[in-house]
Amino acid sequence: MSNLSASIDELKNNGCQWKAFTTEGHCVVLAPPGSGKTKLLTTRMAYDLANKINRPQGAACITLTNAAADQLRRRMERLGTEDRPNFFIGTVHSFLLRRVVAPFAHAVGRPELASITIASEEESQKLLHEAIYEAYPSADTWNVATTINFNRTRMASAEDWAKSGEGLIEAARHYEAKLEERGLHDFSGLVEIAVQLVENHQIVRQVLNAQFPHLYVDEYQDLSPGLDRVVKALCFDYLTGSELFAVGDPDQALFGFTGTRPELLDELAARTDLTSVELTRNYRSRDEIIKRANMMRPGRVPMVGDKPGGSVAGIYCPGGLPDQYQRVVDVIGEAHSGGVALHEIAVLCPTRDLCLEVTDALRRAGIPVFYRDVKKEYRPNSLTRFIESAATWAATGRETSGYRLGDLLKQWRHLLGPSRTPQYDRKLVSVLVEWGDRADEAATTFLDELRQAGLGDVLGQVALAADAPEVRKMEAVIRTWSLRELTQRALRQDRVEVITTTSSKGLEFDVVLLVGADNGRMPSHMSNTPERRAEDRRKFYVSVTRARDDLRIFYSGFRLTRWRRWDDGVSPYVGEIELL
Ligand SMILES: Nc1ncnc2c1ncn2[C@@H]1O[C@H](COP(=O)(O)OP(=O)(O)OP(=O)(O)O)[C@@H](O)[C@H]1O
Repeated sequence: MSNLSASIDELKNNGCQWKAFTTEGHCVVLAPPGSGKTKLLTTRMAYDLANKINRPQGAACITLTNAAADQLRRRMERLGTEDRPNFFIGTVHSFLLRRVVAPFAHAVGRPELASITIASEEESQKLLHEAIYEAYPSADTWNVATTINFNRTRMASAEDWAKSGEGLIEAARHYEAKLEERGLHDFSGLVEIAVQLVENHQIVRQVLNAQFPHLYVDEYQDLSPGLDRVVKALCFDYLTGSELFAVGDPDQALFGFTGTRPELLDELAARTDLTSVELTRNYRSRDEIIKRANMMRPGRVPMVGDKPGGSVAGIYCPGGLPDQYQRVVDVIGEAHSGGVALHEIAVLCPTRDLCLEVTDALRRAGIPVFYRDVKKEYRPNSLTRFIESAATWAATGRETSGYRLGDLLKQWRHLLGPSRTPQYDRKLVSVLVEWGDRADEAATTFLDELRQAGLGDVLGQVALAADAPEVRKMEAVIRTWSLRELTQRALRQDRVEVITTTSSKGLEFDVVLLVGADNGRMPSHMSNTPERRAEDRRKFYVSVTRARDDLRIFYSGFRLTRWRRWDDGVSPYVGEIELL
């Protein structure tokens, strides 16, 4: 039996999943953690591509982060989906750049958009802070920058901007002028252009509908209002209209503070021209964990589990954070000697600072640990992940790496886009095979050889303009590493993972240790609006639902800052799940 048939059979055993799988027309699935929304989305897409969508037509599947896109791609590969020119899986921003803005620039009389350059995050933040300083020298730049970013992501109306004050509007104008002077756009600017193109030009919608008669959207709750408008323009045009299959969970929305509107998903589900399905079975966690998670979802249909047992405990650490870290070390030791693999244990922290501290404490205790500090390191994206996967395959081969050569070649062709030829495949394979005996040589030499094999052409593509700067960062980070070291980092085997609560979304581990569950950290003392506190509460909920078997929550009831001790008690969410 093929993987696709086996996956379809599993969906048949779950009435709600089956309803969503067999729905004709638009469908939106509200799905709590671990309820199989990714499985449903990928199985449905693989089935549609194999049975309903005839070439040259295809499908587009969009999600928010590179990590999620990567996971979707891998799952599609496992389901045996063949690549085809009109089949897109990737982030929303890359979809807009590669499939909406660049190809239609000439057709809509805006040739300057054919090769737009996206500013790196560092570059756009630097320009924004300069603009604020020029327009608003006495302001608290952090708050002003946050508000400008928020308004731009939200595509705020003139009245909303007016509420923020003249100085802030001036700073935003300066910022946009700076981008323009340098021929750059940021992501909000890209979304705004895409909204104009799809809303104002029927030809754009018609061509996109012809190429992608089916649109699959993952993590709908985190779409910004502009992205929501793009999706609606493509799917709910009465003349054309791609069929929408969207999944998401309003309770896992974590980016409202950036200007997204989690309620857009509930609004979408309430439309009468689509079928809305709510999933309730959680396949990930044991019953005890599901019971606690349900306590944070009043008013929703409770999740039900299919695995008894599990354990949830609050651990009081009167000595503050150092005490919490020590207890974390002890618990990891117990779990590991009880048979849990280190990479099945995760330590979740509310901030980067706590991640750094706990990483340090674990290292001092001799526990192998993986923490990706995105401030100092490169970010995972389609290019850096491909390089890591290629390095891993080359150095360790199929068995250990977990990658198949065929999957790497698919990723390679996807990156090369229209310029792919069999010659590029041959060059990649020869680099990979040759490096089987060179794992102790410099990782940067491997990267150079990949460049010569075709990666250089990939990096020059407009469509990957936003991802390419991370490769330069990667090169700087791995300068002193051997290929083997890069591989060990990419494999993450036999290491405890330390991760922020925000980045833990979409991941799952046997044992989850949540540190810093103190008031002022969860919610953060910086969260000064009800919306921000609601978001912090959702981060706690997301963290709880990452655990399969065992969840431990560490708290002290106070916080120490450089200046004083804050006796603000334990996080209210610990009480909400009845651990206090
Ligand atoms: N009908 C089913 N039968 C058996 N296993 C299933 C079924 N549906 C989902 N699963 C399994 O449940 C686990 C969670 O599924 P999946 O990753 O798709 O959940 P999710 O809803 O995307 O989770 P999250 O939102 O927390 O990331 C996976 O191991 C998946 O294979």
